[in-house]
Amino acid sequence: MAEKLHPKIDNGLPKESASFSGGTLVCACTSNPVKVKVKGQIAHNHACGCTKCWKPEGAIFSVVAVAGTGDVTVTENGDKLKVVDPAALIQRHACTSCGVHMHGPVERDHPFKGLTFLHPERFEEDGWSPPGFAAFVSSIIESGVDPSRMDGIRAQLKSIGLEPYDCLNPGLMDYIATWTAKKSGALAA
Ligand SMILES: N[C@@H](CCC(=O)N[C@@H](CS)C(=O)NCC(=O)O)C(=O)O
Ligand SMILES: [Zn+2]
Ligand SMILES: [Zn+2]
Repeated sequence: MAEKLHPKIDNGLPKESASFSGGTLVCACTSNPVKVKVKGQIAHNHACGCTKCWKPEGAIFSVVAVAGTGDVTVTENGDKLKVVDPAALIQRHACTSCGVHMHGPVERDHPFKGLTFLHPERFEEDGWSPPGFAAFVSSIIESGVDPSRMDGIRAQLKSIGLEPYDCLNPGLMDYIATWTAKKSGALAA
């Protein structure tokens, strides 16, 4: 039986539109929803299996992407937002009424500094770039998935076209290692 991974990937991946130029993320509140404007197309969209990323009800994975922090603005009801874990690298701002994570800037000295993590399924608009891989797949066990389901889940991800990784994909791991090597002097800055 197929596993319910996430509603945006279980029935075919969403289609990217070349004319998507950004949009508005909206939380799940029926009154006074939090709104966040994002300029331009998102990058590095992926399914994340970690326990910290927000997931819709019943989903095993989160769908999460990044935008430049300068392109992300809270436009409505920002007073409802609270940082989930101030000690975390990603400052996940969640709606205190409905629980949806609305934006997660990285401000610390880190390769991802200047990027904001967001959940594109909360866009009012279609056309955002679809997930391209699955990250932190083994971490779903930490949410209670029985290890015996892992082979099937990895096979299901592959059949959707999402290569399963247990940390990030090679492109992002190389990006992180390059930043670290430049900092240590192993590579010229
Ligand atoms: N196994 C851990 C992994 C958590 C983790 O490292 N998450 C990644 C992917 S979102 C990360 O970059 N976290 C940074 C943060 O949470 O601020 C869990 O599932 O809780
Ligand atoms: Zn809300
Ligand atoms: Zn995550």
